[in-house]
Amino acid sequence: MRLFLIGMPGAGKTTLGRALALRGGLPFLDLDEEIVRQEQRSVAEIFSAEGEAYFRAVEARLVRQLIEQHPQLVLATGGGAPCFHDTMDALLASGVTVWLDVPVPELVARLHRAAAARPLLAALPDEQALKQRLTETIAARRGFYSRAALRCAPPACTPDALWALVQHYQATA
Ligand SMILES: Nc1ncnc2c1ncn2[C@@H]1O[C@H](COP(=O)(O)OP(=O)(O)OP(=O)(O)O)[C@@H](O)[C@H]1O
Ligand SMILES: O=C(O)C1=C[C@@H](O)[C@@H](O)[C@H](O)C1
Ligand SMILES: [Mg+2]
Repeated sequence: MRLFLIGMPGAGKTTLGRALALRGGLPFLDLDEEIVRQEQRSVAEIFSAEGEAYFRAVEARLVRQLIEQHPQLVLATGGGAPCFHDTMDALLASGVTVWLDVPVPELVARLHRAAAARPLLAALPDEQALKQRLTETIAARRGFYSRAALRCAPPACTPDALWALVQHYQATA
């Protein structure tokens, strides 16, 4: 089985993805980490040196490579990955997609300290600006994220609960 976690920065894709992979005995990969490994530089460095379009092209190519290479996989995607280059179609066609739908105030609380390392959230003056940026970004992405087969929102979205949801989905799909 391939399991794809999608959602906004701070939604918990990496954290929950690792826990789910352990729970299910599946390999875990993080798309951002794979990009960093391939490019030998951080996401922030790629954005500032090459621009977003370059990052999106690398991201779209790599996600398809990882799908081909791994029939068994939990993949934490990048926050924007499903929204460019028809990648949501590729994910839907090759595994179980889960949208971690975390409300903006919870995202703000989680990201407040970590925003500087995230290029699209860096350089925002205050919490209000972060909140506004996240609200606008979700509005632009909802049409992609909402195509996921499963949706999971806190506080119900624990590793055990999500694993049970995936098992049920597979048994009935
Ligand atoms: N269920 C949760 N409850 C509270 N905090 C959480 C939860 N899941 C993750 N976090 C915290 O929120 C922050 C973001 O989590 P994580 O890095 O897993 O998100 P992400 O979706 O992978 O983000 P990105 O798209 O930036 O990679 C981390 O500090 C993490 O510890
Ligand atoms: O939401 C986004 O567009 C991004 C999220 C991160 O996972 C990284 O992929 C990058 O910072 C872009
Ligand atoms: Mg992550």
